[in-house]
Amino acid sequence: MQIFKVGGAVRDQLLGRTVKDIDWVVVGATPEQMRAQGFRPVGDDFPVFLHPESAEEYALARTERKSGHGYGGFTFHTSPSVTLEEDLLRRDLTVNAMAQADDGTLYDPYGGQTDLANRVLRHVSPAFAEDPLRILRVARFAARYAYLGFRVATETMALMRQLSASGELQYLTAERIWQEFARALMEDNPEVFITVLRDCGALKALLPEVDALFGVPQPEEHHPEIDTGVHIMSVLQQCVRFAQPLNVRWACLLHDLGKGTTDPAQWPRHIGHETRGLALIKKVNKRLKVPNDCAQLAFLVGEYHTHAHRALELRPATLLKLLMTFDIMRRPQRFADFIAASEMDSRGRLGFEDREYPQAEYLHQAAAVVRAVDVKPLLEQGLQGAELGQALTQARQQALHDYVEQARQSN
Ligand SMILES: Nc1ccn([C@@H]2O[C@H](COP(=O)(O)OP(=O)(O)OP(=O)(O)O)[C@@H](O)[C@H]2O)c(=O)n1
Repeated sequence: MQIFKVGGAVRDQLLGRTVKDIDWVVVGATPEQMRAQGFRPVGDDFPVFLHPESAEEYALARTERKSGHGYGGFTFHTSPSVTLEEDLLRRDLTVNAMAQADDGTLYDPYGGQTDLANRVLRHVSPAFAEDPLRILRVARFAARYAYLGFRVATETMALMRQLSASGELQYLTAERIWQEFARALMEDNPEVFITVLRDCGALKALLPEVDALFGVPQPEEHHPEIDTGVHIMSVLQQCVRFAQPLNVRWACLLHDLGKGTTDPAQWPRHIGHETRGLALIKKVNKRLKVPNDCAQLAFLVGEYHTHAHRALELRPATLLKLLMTFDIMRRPQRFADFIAASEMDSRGRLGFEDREYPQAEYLHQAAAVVRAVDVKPLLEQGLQGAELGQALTQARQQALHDYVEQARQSN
C-alpha cells in the first residue's frame, strides 16, 4: 500500500498558504486492510477512512462513473489496481490533482504546477462535468485566489457554461449549494465568486433573484455606480474590508432583491423595493435551506435598511418601533449586525467607501437609551400587565424623545 498527500493540501503548500485539512489517497489497498490497520470507515459503501489518531481522511484510490443526476448518481470503482494517475484524473482541477509521497516526490500528471505558476484554474478532464457542484468550487477558488491573479481557463469556463445550461445544477442539494455560498462569501473576494457564477450562467440557474439585479439602474446621485449588481459587489467588498461575519454578508447579498422586480418604466427609481424584496428573500432562504441566523438577518435588513439610512430623521415613535421589531433586549447582536449590514450598503457605493456613517453610532446609542429605561419604578407604582406594558413603552418613547432632541441640538 502506498499513501500520498493529495488535493488541496498539496495545492496550498505549493502556493505557500497555510494548509488546514490534509487529505490522503491510498493506492493498492483493500477496505479490509485499512480496517486491519485501525482506520475507521466513514460510511458503509464509501471508500473513505479516518486515521485512528489524526482523524484525517484517507480515501482509497478510485474512479467514478456517473450513473444518474446529482451527487447520488455516482458509482465508485475502488480496487487495489486503481492507479494514482487514474484517481487524479477524476478530480476537478489540475491544481487539485497533484499528490505528494512521504519522501517529498510530487506526482503531477496533469500539469497542476504549470497551471499554479500561470495562475490558471483548469479542469482535468471531461469528468469535471460529473459533479455540477464543481462549478461553485471553481468560482470559490477564483474568489479565494483572486489576490494571486488566478483566472478560470477559457475551456473550463466554456464547460461550466455548457454544464449550467444543461440543467444539471438543479439536481444539487440545497445543503451542498449553501455550503459553497457560505464558504465563498467568507473569502477575501466574494464578488469574484458571484462574477464567475454569473459569467457561466450558474447564477441565473441557482440565484436568479441576484442575477436579475445586473443591468438594473439606480439613481446616479445616490449610486454613482448606477448598476444594482455592481452595487451589490461593492457592498460585499466592504464586508471584507470590515471583516463582517457570514450573516451580514448574506444579508448584504440579498438586501436589494426588490430592485430586480421594479417596472423598467420606473427606473432608476425603486419605490417600495424593500417590501417587494421580502417575498424573494424568503424564497431564496427557503430554497437554499439557509440557516436561521443568516435567513432572519437577510429578511430584516431587506425590510429595514432604508430605515437605518434615515435613522437621524426618524421620529421617536418610529425609532422605538424599529428597535422593538429587532427585539433589542434579547437579541442585541442581531441589531448590531443589522446596523453593520446597513453601513456596508451605504459604503458599497462608488465614491462613498470612506464616507462616515453616523447612523451606526446613532442607532447603537438609541438602543442603549431604550435598554437603560428602568422598569422598577413602574413596578413600584403597582403597575401590571397591559398597563405596565403601556407605561414602559411611554417611558422608552420619552427617553428616545429626549435623545433625539439632544442629538438634533448638538448637530
Ligand atoms: N467535487 C469535488 C470535490 C473534491 N474534489 C477533489 O477532492 C479534493 C479534496 O476536496 P476538498 O477537501 O473538498 O477541497 P480542497 O481542494 O481541499 O479545498 P478547500 O481548501 O476548499 O478545502 C480536491 O482537492 C479535489 O482533488 C473533486 O475533484 N471534486
